[in-house]
Amino acid sequence: MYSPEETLMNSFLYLKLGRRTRQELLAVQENFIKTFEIAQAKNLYFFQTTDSTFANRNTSTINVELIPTNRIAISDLEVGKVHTGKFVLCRVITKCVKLTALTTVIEDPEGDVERLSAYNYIPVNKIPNAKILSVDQASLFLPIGTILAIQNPYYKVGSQDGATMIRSDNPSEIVILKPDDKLLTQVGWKTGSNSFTNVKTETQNIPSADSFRVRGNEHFGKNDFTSAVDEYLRGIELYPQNVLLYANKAEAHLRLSQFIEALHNTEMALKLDPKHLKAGIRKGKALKHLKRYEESANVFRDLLRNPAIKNSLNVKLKKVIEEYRNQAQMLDSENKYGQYNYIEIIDEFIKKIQVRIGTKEWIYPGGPRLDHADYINNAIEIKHIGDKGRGLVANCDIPQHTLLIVSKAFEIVFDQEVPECLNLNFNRKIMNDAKSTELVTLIVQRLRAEPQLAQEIYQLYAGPTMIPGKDLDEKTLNIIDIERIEKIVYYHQFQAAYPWENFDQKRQEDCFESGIWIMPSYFNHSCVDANVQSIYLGDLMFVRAQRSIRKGEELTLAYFDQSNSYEKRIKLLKHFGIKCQCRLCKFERDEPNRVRQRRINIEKKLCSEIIPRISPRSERFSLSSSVITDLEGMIDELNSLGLTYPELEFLSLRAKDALSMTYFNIHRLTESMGIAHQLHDQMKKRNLFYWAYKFSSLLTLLYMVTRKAEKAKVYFNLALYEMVAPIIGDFDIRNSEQRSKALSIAEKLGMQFIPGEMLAELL
Ligand SMILES: C[S@@+](CC[C@H](N)C(=O)[O-])C[C@H]1O[C@@H](n2cnc3c(N)ncnc32)[C@H](O)[C@@H]1O
Repeated sequence: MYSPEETLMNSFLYLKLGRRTRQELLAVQENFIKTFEIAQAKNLYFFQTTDSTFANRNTSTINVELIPTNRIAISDLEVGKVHTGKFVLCRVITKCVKLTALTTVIEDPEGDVERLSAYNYIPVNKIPNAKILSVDQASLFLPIGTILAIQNPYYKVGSQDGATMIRSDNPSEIVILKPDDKLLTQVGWKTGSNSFTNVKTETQNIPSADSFRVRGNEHFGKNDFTSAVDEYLRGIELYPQNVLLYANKAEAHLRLSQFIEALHNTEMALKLDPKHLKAGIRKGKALKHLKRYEESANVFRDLLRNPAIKNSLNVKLKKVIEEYRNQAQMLDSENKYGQYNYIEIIDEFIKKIQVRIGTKEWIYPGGPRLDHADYINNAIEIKHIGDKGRGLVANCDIPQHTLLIVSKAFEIVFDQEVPECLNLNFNRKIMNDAKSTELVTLIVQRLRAEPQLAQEIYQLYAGPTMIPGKDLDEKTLNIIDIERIEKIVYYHQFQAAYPWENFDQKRQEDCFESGIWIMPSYFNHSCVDANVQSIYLGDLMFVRAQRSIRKGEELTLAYFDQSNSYEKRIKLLKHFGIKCQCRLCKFERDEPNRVRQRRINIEKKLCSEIIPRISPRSERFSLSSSVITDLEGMIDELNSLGLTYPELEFLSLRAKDALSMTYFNIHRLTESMGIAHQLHDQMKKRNLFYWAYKFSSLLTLLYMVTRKAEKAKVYFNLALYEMVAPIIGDFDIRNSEQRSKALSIAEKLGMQFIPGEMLAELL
């Protein structure tokens, strides 16, 4: 159904401008291409809007049989309608431009023309070094002359220019027809020739298998793995007995993280040549990524028995196989026991991210996607939890800091992988950032390549109106359901941030990585009563018990920073449709308006007036005693508001934190220390390790400055534990081996609060 605004806009704008003529449309597209190229040459980013996403469609995708009776001519399309069960037969007549959608102009057999906007057709981050595709790059996806059948076409008025267009959100509904398709013999074209000479047809002169391999390798060399796959596939269609084409295609799939396809292609290659070494290695790798660790280790073990390898004919291959065999075996045990080598993981992460810190560019084209196994502790299970739907529950007592889940992102978009732009979705009155749009596209493309994965992704919650994926039948699982995918991204998009000083992104720019992690998606939310916490390293999410958890207790995660004010939390909870039952939400819901308003005013004053005066980097920084008077007054007022939960809320904590820092800066160290102790105890009691670490590190510094070395050591050890335990789990700080491991991690991630010369004393 359409909103009244949509209906009005559709009819009004259509009446106003209507469908454009061929000449107008070609001129518009030419102009669009020119403007785009100029903007691109100047390195300008596009701020663009999309007026609605799939929310308009009330029919689910159906596969349309491509027979003449189901064809609809452009002139018969009705504005504002999804023509379910129909398809538009057409050919591409201009070059393409890729903004959010891939846009081009098409012509149907009657000679009518229309603009086509194909959404989710190209993921940005799978095309290396090309956040914005050039017109030529984009046009490779739908070259001029390509014949298309656009199934279930949605005809609409574009919100920006008020002219008509065909919009397709689902790439599997755009079918590319071969020139010899039977349908084309049944339909005559009024314009141009019927032979589609623009499309490369290689029927007269059939190329050799090797020419496909060479062309595929050329694409591969340019990191364009999608085109490489296409090329190898075309070769395989003609030469299904060619081992090399399968083996190379497998590697291209590995690079695209399409592991099911990779495995399938290695198996085809090995069927033709069971001793093919590279196919064997790729099979082991694919199995590893599919979390079939034991099988993967067996493949590598067998490879090492291969006489060619045994006799060290190929030293390099032998090394690779040994490396992977060790890794697969380690992964197998990691997966069983959740033992990870954190130093190795952090090193890999830093190696992949380091250039980013300086210049915001990756060293690795794949960003910091890490190569480690998933893990799910068998102490947790998915259960139904009343009106919350499903959730995770402890099936035995779980000690604090226990590793519960290590999950590799199903898909992730790193900050610099997309241009900085926003999509306005007027229908849902929300703003999609470019990352969520890109996430949808990545998931769509992944499911197109590996439809089997729909099983796990479609199981996720997709809002109150959608049937849970568990009950979906085979047929539904086999379609790309854009609406479901969009909703899954809406409800499950985690935003990763790194809290450590060396990676404090907020300090550099307000940016996060966005991703979908399957198993952690089953945690329900709690603000202050959450009992698990997550930490991100690259595309890996580690979830640990924040405190000890009893058998039968539900495990909950704070979906957002619990230090947000009530008003902000309410907004975020609304996004998820949650009425949170944590202690703080319950208190704050019952508070009189007068108290609430007073607190809003205090928060405003603290953020806009006080903090800038006490932040050394701020222009308004000044160490005057009036700040102290203001802060003390603020804290008194917060106390007098009669809050029954001072230990739970963060506003008085922030004010006290500011006061403690101010005392420190003006050398009233005893007072500073008094507050820091109070705050540290409070945060420790709440198991908020990151906050506790903040105060234990301040206390270390205070004791160092006041020359109380023994006390300083105690707090230094506490700070070290509070920073590192959430990453590696519980450890004994008195054990010298464990302590030096923790120190090494702290150093890598940025434990920079102690000046170098003081640090030597503490160690
Ligand atoms: C990421 S999913 C969590 C798993 C979900 N419960 C399921 O059945 O798959 C988020 C959705 O779970 C529900 N949910 C999460 N936390 C909740 C809470 N504290 N109270 C009620 N519903 C909650 C909401 O519907 C929310 O949009």
